[in-house]
Amino acid sequence: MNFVKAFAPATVANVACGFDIFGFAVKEPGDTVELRRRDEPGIVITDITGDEGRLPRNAEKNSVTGVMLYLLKHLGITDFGCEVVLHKNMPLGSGMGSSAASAVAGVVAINEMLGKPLTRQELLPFAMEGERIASGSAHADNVGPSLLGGFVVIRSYNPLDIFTIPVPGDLYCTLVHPDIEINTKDARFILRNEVSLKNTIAQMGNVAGLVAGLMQADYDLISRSMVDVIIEPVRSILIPQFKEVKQAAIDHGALGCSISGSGPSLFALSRGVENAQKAGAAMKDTFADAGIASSLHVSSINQGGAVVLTE
Ligand SMILES: Nc1ncnc2c1ncn2[C@@H]1O[C@H](COP(=O)(O)OP(=O)(O)OP(=O)(O)O)[C@@H](O)[C@H]1O
Ligand SMILES: N[C@@H](CCO)C(=O)O
Repeated sequence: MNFVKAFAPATVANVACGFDIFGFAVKEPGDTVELRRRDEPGIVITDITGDEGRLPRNAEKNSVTGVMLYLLKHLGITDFGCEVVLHKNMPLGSGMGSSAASAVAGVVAINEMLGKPLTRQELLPFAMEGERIASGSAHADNVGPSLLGGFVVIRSYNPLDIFTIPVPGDLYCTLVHPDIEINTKDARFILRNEVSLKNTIAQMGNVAGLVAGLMQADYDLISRSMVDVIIEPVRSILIPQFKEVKQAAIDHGALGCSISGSGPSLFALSRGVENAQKAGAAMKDTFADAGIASSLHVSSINQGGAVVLTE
């Protein structure tokens, strides 16, 4: 195969109470990667669109190609060569899983070009290495859902144990990205290493409640469980108007609202697309009232994850 194009979607990681263990993909936006075989060995980035020249062109430093190098090394392939074009369709440091979408698109595309030696599940550890390149931490709550689709739970990192749970068909996500940038590395650095027993108990109750609420389509339980007493109180100080925007979402029909990934994007979950759109408009207006521009995406949960666009 001489040409492959793959798309990997944006994701919402943490989903309020599930720091590093919950994530789901949305339908759009997402990154697209094109791979073209070349005769000489080596992976070369020939173009990146949509990044305003900010992303590394060095294959080892970019998550889209870093994962390809890991995969080739794992498979013991030394004579493979391709040119890579990356189309970035989401902002960097957004909390929408930007680096993860590139990593997943990259690993899916090269696996396809090589004749699919690995399954989707087997590609996960390689996609996680892309997160290490981007933020120094190989978390799976963005790459997992971007690769596999659905609502992903990471039960354990060592050994890696990941599965998906069903969610109600009428569940919609509102994703609002204010025009500021927060690096995951910085947003992880400010977290405390110690957590009180009281907060651990509260968080465990909400984790259990959210899983049960999603699996039983119990919207009241989903709503009551979208509470993060550990991470959100620390990170929300990095996001101007956080409290006001969250309140606007809840006042306009959302079940709950929190930080998407490490921020600055906020996400809300709602029952039905109309509620999701109403919450989104209110969130956007609240940012605008404070002079902050933002972009808005409303989507159902993406059940399929990354796709190969051309054989
Ligand atoms: N292909 C890529 N796409 C995006 N960021 C990349 C890529 N390759 C390397 N990076 C680096 O990753 C960093 C951004 O990653 P970061 O995890 O902070 O943002 P994000 O993926 O949008 O956030 P989050 O994981 O919270 O959703 C930047 O320093 C950037 O240079
Ligand atoms: N779980 C990670 C996701 C980053 O998008 C974090 O919150 O740092």
